[in-house]
Amino acid sequence: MSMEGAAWHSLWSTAGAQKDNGGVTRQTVRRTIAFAKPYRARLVVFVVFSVISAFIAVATPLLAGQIVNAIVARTDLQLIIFLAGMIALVAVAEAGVGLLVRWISSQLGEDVILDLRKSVFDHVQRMPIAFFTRTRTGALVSRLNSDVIGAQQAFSGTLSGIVSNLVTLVLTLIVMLGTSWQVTVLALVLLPIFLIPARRFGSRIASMRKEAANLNADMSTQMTERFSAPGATLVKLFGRPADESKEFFVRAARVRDIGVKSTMMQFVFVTALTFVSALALALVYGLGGFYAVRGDLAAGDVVVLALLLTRLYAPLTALASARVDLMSALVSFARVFEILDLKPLIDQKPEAKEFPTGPLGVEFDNVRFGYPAADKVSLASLEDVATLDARGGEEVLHGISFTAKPGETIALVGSSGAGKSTIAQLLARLYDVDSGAVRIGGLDVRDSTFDSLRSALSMVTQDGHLFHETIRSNLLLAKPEASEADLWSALRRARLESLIESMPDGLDTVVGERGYRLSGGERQRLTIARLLLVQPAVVILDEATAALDSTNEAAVQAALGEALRGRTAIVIAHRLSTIREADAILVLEGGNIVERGTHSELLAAQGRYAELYETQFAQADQGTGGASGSAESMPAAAQ
Ligand SMILES: Nc1ncnc2c1ncn2[C@@H]1O[C@H](COP(=O)(O)OP(=O)(O)OP(=O)(O)O)[C@@H](O)[C@H]1O
Repeated sequence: MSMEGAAWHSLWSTAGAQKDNGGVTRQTVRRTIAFAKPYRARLVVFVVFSVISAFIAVATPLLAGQIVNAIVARTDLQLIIFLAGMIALVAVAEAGVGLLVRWISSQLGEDVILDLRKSVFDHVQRMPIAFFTRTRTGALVSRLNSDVIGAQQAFSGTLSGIVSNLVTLVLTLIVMLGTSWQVTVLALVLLPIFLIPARRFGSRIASMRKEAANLNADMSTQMTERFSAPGATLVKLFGRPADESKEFFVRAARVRDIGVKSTMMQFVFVTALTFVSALALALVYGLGGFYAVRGDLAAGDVVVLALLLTRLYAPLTALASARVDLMSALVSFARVFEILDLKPLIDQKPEAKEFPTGPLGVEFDNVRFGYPAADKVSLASLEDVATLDARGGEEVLHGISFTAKPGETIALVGSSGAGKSTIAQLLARLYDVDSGAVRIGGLDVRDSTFDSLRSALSMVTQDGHLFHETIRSNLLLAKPEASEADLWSALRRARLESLIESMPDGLDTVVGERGYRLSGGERQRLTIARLLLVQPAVVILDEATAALDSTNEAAVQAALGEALRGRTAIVIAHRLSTIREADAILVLEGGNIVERGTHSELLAAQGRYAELYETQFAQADQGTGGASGSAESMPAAAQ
């Protein structure tokens, strides 16, 4: 197998399923080169200084040879002092140029990393929600970290190494051959003894590093999933911590083994290099000495050859593994490109428009929709599977049509899986419809700008996700320009003012991941405050199914009253009070609207709604005499 073949083999054996979608192709190489284009000028400066550095490197042995010749001839003391001074000067120049080359190459590498990070981050942000529901967070984070760093290596490490080593090697060989081709050729005879295992070692080490990188990615996935508050709760309630530990330990232990093995291999490699170059040195001194005694070679030339030889093996070794290094870097590039190539399914059209101002109605016009299959939205390597599932895409909404006039409230009820949340997600354009249209204020959401959609529509979800940041920054997310007075006004209307005031840090209190330090009701009120800051014309509300204590319940109801007032609302309803007050109730079953009307109309119709009411709700209603009490609830997700 050729060296390139060996490198590929070792990479593929660990990269596994990468072959289909993350493989290094000619296209990857071309794109990587295109990626380097903005840095062309700096690359040229870098190559120029690398060449200068290589020239300086051969100057010292040559000057040392001259000194030895002068000493042997016992002639000119001044010349010896001059040459020694030159050697000192060359040393200064070598250090200076060396620093400069390092500086240029590290700047180049860091700039590449910055560019790549920014483009990957921006691109991932544009991905549709379907992508995030499928991707393993840890795998994605590791792609942003380790692969981007791997790609950087291509520039700062591998590329600079190849250029300067190649120049040094060629120059050193030219000077050596010019000094004595016989001694040089003989010294090089030993080379294969060293280079053959060097190639093997290089690719083996690269493949072990790759395996370690994959294991590290797995560990970070496991940690991000298990160490989040909900993940940790799940492990405590249902999981087996011992099994989790074992799984983690097996991977960590393998990383340790790889660490020890690759360090040892590197050490053996360096020892072998030192040994072979020591043998070659013996040859140079022996054969060079022989020629010198015979008068065919000056004593100084023997010194030149010996000194140059010590500078020959290091670049040779580096070049022996350069291809493997380059391949690893290209694999990293390929993995980064793989993410950049994912098309954001939901994008803003160039001619996108803004929604009209003022109250807005909502219209679903014969909407059909199926969730996209995995292979449309994700990458196998990010889901931890070999190939993506092409199945799916079955229709879950079969021609949904309804209208909510500006200011109206529409309640969605129906069995679990009937399609209520799907309707909410289509309205928020988290997915695009397959056919038909979703319109807000008469404008198709697909023709609107993202900014305008964000200010026209807000969603209050059941779990009210909050970032692990201060209450203030969680609120400002909705309206960055909001004043202090705006924030407090929203909090007052969301019935949170006194709670936040009583906290020692007030608005600067940090709420834990998913807002875990707040109660369910408080969390939901904070998301309502967020909504009140945006003042959207349209509200989507997923009512909490969980029963809250009466104080919390009353506060949430009051906050919701504020949130819905004067706005068009689509509510996935669980409370009878909401359902009663809705302008229309849509009863969904299996992706169809099977009934529509008001509470009394639907009860009179004695259909599916009446059935849901009887089985799920009548008892609760009896308790309150049918009044719209705040604690009564009707599970919209009736089984
Ligand atoms: N991300 C998804 N990918 C694929 N299918 C999905 C996805 N989310 C929901 N579905 C499917 O779409 C159908 C409608 O689900 P939806 O969540 O809209 O129901 P729902 O009425 O809101 O139910 P619930 O009251 O239980 O939340 C179900 O068959 C469900 O399995």
